[in-house]
Amino acid sequence: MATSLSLLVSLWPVVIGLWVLYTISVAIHRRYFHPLSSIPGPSFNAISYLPILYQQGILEGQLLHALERWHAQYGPIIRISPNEIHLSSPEYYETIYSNALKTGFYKDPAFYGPMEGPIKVPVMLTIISNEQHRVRRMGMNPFFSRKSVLGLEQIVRDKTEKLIGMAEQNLSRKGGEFDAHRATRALTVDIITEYAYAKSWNYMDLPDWGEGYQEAIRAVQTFFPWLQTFPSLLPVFGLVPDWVMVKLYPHFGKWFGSLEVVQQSVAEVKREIALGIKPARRTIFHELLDPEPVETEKNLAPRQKLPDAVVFADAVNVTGAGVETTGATICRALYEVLDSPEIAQKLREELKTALPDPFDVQAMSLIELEKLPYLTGVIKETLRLSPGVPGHLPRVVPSSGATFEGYTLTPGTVVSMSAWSMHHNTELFPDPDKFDPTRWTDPDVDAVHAREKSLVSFGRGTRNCIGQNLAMCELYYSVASVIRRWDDLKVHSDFGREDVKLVEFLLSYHPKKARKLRLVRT
Ligand code: HEM
Repeated sequence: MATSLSLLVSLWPVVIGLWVLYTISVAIHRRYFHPLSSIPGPSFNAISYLPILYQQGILEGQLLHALERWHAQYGPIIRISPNEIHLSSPEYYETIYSNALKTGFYKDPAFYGPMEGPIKVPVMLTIISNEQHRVRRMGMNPFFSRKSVLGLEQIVRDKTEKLIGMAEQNLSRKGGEFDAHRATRALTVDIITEYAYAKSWNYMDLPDWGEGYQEAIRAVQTFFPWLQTFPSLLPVFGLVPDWVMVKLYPHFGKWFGSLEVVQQSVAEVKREIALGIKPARRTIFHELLDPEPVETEKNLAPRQKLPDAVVFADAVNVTGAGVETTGATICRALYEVLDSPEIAQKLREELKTALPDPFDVQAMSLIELEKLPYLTGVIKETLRLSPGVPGHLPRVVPSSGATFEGYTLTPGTVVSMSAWSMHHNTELFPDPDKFDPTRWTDPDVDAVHAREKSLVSFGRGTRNCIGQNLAMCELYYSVASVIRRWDDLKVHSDFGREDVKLVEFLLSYHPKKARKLRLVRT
C-alpha cells in the first residue's frame, strides 16, 4: 500500500510534465498547423479560448469592444479563438445569416447550448438544427406577425398610457423624478405578458417595478461565458438546488417566481382545452398546445402538438427576450433625444403636428407614427447605437465549406459577425458614435438603402428576432408619447454618456457601476 502510494507521488512530476507537453503541442498545432493558422488575429486567441473568457467573464461583457480593436489592428477577418473567425465586412452578413435553411450555416452548440440554463430544454433561440427550428417557429410566427401586432395594438396603447400616467405622478411631485430605466423594463414585461398570455404581470404596479426579474435575467446571463468555456460545469450548475441559488443571488427568487407563473398559465390553458372552454382570445399557449391547422396548397394540414416542457421553454424565451432589449432601446432613445436640444426640438415639432393633444395616447396609431420620418430616424439610429443583441452570433460552416476574404474555411469552423461592428462601419456610418437621425432621412435613397441593409439589430433570415414587429410598436409608442407629453423634460444631471456604454452577454446591458436613466422636469 505504502509502496504504491509513494509510486503515485513519484509519478506526479511525470504527469505534470506530460500535461505541459500536451498543452504546448496543442498550442503549437493551433498556432502553426491548424487550417485557420494563416488567418490574422492576436496570437493568444489562436491557441486558447481564455482571451474570450477574459473579455466576457472577467472584464464582464467587453468582447464587442475588443472585437472593434482587433479588427482595427488586424483587418476585416480575424481569428478570435482556436476555432472561431469574426468578420467585419457587411457583404458577408447575408451569406451567414440570411436563409439558414438554404445556406446550411447553423448555430454553434458550444455558444447556444449553455443558454438553456435552468430550463434544460432547447428553447427556440438555442435549437441547433435549422430544420427543427423551422417546425418550432412555424407555430409561433403568425402570433408575432405584423397583422397580429396591429390587431393587438390596443395593448401597447393602454400600457403606454399607464406609463405616462405613472411618470406624471412621479414628475409632478416637488423635486420629482421618473426612473425611466426601471419603468421601461416594467412596461415591456407588462406588454409581452398581456400580449402573449392575456394576463399581464402588472410590474408597473409594483413599488420596485419588478426589478428582481430583470436583475435575475442579467445574473443568469453572466454565467454564460464560463459555461461556454467550460461546458463540463453545466451538469454541476444543474445540480445546484433552487434555494441555494436564491441564497447566493436573492434576485433569483423573482426569476423562479416568474417561471412558476408561466407553468401555471400552461396548466390553466391545458385545463380549458380539456374542458372544451373557448377562450376570449387565443393566447400563445392555445396556439402551441392546441394548434389550429395550417392552410397548405391542397387543404388544411394538422400541426404538431408540442410537449408541455417545450411550450413552457418557448414561453419563457418569449417573455425574457423582449424585456431588456426593448427597455434599453427605449431608454437610449429618450436619453439621446433629451440630451440634444436640437434633436428634441425637431422631434417635438414633428410630433406636435401629428399629435395635436399631448395628453391623448389613445389617439396614436402605429401606422400613423411610422409615417413620421424624423421619429423613424430617431428609432433606427437608436437601434443602430444600442442594438439589444450587439455581440457576435456564432454560426458553424456547413459541409459545403465557405470562403471569406480569400480564406477557405473548412466545415465545422465557427464564423461570426456582430451588429456592433456592422453598425460602426465608417463607410456607411461616418463618425459612427454620433447619434444622427438624419442618416435615415438622407435624400440620397441609395445611401439610406445601403444603411438599412446593414442595420441588423434584429438579426436576419429564418433565425431573426420573432418579436421585432412588437418591439417596433413599443418603441414608436413610448418614444412618441413621452417626448410629446412634456416640453420641459430633461435627463437628470447625475447621468451621462459614460452610463450608456454597452456590455453584452448576448443581450446588451450597461456596466454594473453605470447609473440608471432618470428624467426630471426643469
Ligand atoms: C429592440 C428589441 C429587440 C431586439 C434588438 C432583439 C434582437 C434579437 C436578435 C438579434 C435575435 C436573434 C439572436 C440570435 O441570432 O441568436 C432575437 C431573437 C429572438 N427574440 Fe428578439 N429582440 C428584441 C425584442 C424582442 C421582443 C419584444 C420579443 C418578444 C416576443 C423577442 C423575442 C425573441 C425570440 C423568441 C427570439 C428567438 C427567435 C428564434 O430563434 O427563432 N425579441 N432577438
